[in-house]
Amino acid sequence: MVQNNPNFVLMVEDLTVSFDGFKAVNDLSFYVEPNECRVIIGPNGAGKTTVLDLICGRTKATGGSVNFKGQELLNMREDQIVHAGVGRKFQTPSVYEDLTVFENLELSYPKGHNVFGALFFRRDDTVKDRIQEIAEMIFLEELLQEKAAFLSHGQKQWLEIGMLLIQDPELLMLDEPVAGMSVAERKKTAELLNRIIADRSVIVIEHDMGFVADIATRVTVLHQGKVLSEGSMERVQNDPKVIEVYLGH
Ligand SMILES: Nc1ncnc2c1ncn2[C@@H]1O[C@H](COP(=O)(O)OP(=O)(O)OP(=O)(O)O)[C@@H](O)[C@H]1O
Repeated sequence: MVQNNPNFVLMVEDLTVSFDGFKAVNDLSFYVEPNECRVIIGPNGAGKTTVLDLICGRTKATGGSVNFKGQELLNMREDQIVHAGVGRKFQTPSVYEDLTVFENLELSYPKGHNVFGALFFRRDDTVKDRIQEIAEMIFLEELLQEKAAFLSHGQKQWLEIGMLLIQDPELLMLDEPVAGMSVAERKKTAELLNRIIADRSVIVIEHDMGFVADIATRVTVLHQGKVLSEGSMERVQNDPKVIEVYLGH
């Protein structure tokens, strides 16, 4: 089914990847709207991480299309996809432990993509203001001068989200952002995600159903590389096909 709604930020159509004949993602289609938080759920091995790898160019697709604001991402390199406005956070935080929160954010601030942009980059007020704004959003405004090494696991995850946000992506993809977080940190992360979709779309892979209920605009259930069910949390939770896959194993 091909949909021609120009309002979609992301249109994934017939996406397929085959590893030695095994189709980890198999003719997958889904569509993401602006200001949407799409949560992808599904049993282990369903193909969730592979879908994000395909969208961000880390894994090359065997077939299909990933259209982001009119651009075909499958023909682009990973760095070009980032430049186009797609941010990706992996499961384990990768912040610079020896640098402060401020420095980590500063390092991620876009400096222009030519050599002059990098040469003439200065820590001016615009950058400082933006870092302050992001730090407030990710609950780290009191910790700007703290070395990242001293942050809790949850705070490191927020910092990494901040490092992506400072680049102002139109699509942000997060792989299990609350894994290993305390209940209080999960609540705050849900608050953060609900705030950031005011300006962009987010795709989240998640296993914690309580958290999914707190954040999802819509849920896509993957099974064996295909969409098993899609819709509101309530709808997919009550879908007999979903119940069968989750309880039948
Ligand atoms: N590079 C690869 N080479 C071969 N097989 C792969 C590769 N990447 C993923 N797979 C296989 O593709 C399938 C889907 O993997 P994927 O990691 O996307 O699942 P997932 O839904 O994210 O699972 P989990 O919830 O366990 O993280 C698995 O069977 C996995 O072993």
